[in-house]
Parts: sequence; structure tokens; C-alpha cells
Amino acid sequence: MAKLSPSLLSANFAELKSEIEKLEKGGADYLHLDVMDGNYVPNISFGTPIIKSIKKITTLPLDVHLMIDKPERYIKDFVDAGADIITVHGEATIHLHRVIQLIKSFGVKAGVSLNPSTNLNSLEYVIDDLDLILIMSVNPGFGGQSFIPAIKNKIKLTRELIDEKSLNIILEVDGGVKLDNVKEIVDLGADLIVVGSDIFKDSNLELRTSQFKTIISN
Ligand SMILES: O=C(CO)[C@H](O)[C@H](O)COP(=O)(O)O
Ligand SMILES: [Co+2]
Repeated sequence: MAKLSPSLLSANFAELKSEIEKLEKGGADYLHLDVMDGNYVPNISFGTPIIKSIKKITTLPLDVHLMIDKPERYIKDFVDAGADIITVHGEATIHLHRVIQLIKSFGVKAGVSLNPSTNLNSLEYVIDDLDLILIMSVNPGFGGQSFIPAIKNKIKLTRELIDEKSLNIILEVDGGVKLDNVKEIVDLGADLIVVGSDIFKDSNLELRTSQFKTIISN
């Protein structure tokens, strides 16, 4: 059964506590936290102080998606802030193997994210060490973009690779997921679904979250 990780990127940050409560009531399984540095991606979002505050008001696991250059510089800070999963971009570091080991040395789950144009083969020599693979289905940096259709095949191939090797890896899909395409994405083999704008565009966050949960649980 697939799980839901709402992205707070599209939340109203002045109402963060009540918005998180609504996501929890709607059945969210994780919270997806998009950290952007204005360098690896063109946008700036938020960092450790916000994550530390969120950790105090929720029991949901924090799924931290680092869209930052040289993420090795900040892994300990995100662990200390309360991250349960830390996902780095394979394209953002020269020493991907070392970063994965660093994340795992803190007892935190390690993920690698791939941009739409990055080949799955780039994970060949690290895949056995991963807890999660995040397939980007939009170019990272902004919420509210459209799902790139070519990524459907990448999701399918990633699922096949994980299953062929009998690996215990969560397959997460992030970007452009909406009520009308989420079923297809789950059927392609995704385990963890990120949804940002298509939840927060609805004034009833709890209902919208539960609608996604109903679809992905069936
Ligand atoms: O990593 C991201 C963007 O880089 C976000 O997690 C993602 O875009 C979610 O937002 P939406 O569902 O609106 O596409
Ligand atoms: Co994300």
C-alpha cells in the first residue's frame, strides 16, 4: 500500500501548525520538507530552524528533500533538526557514496533523488546502500509544475530494478502529482507519493488529504 507525504512547500507558513494538524487528520503518513538553496535550484525555501519547529509539533516522520549544493556540509544540521529521512540529489555532490554513508552513520534513512534527465544507471554503485530513491517528475525548484510524462517509464524501470534485486528501498515520486494522475503513478510502482500544490489549493486540507489517501490505499 502506497503512502502519502504532503509537501509543505505550498503551505501557508503563517498557519503552519493548523495546516499540519489538518494533514495529520486527513491521514498523511510523512511530511515532505523541500529545502532549496537558490544555487542548486533557482529558488530559496527554508532550512533547519523551520524543520526544528515542525519536529516539535508533529509525530509524523520528516521526509527531508535537500535541493542544495554539496549537501555533505549540512547533513548533521538536518539530523539535529529532526529529519527521519534525508534525500540528497545525486547531481549535487561529487562524493555521493560518502554522503550516503554520512547520513546512515547518524541512524537516519538515506535517499537519493534523480532529476528528470538523470539516468537511473547513475545509482548502480550505491543502490545497495539506499533506503529510498526519489524520482523527480518535474524539474526541482518549484511547486505547482506539470508531471513530465516521460518519467512514467523511469518509475516503472526503478520498480523493476528494486524488485529484481529484492532491495528494501522506498520508491518515492515527487512533482506534479494530482488527484487525476496519482492512481496511475501508484500502479507504476511508487511506494511514497509527494503532493504539494494539489493538496494546498483546496481550502479543505483535511478532506483533500483523505481523498489522496483513499485513492492510493486501494
Ligand atoms: O521537490 C519539489 C519541487 O522541487 C516539491 O516536492 C514538489 O514540486 C511538490 O510540489 P507539487 O506537488 O506542487 O509539484
Ligand atoms: Co520535494
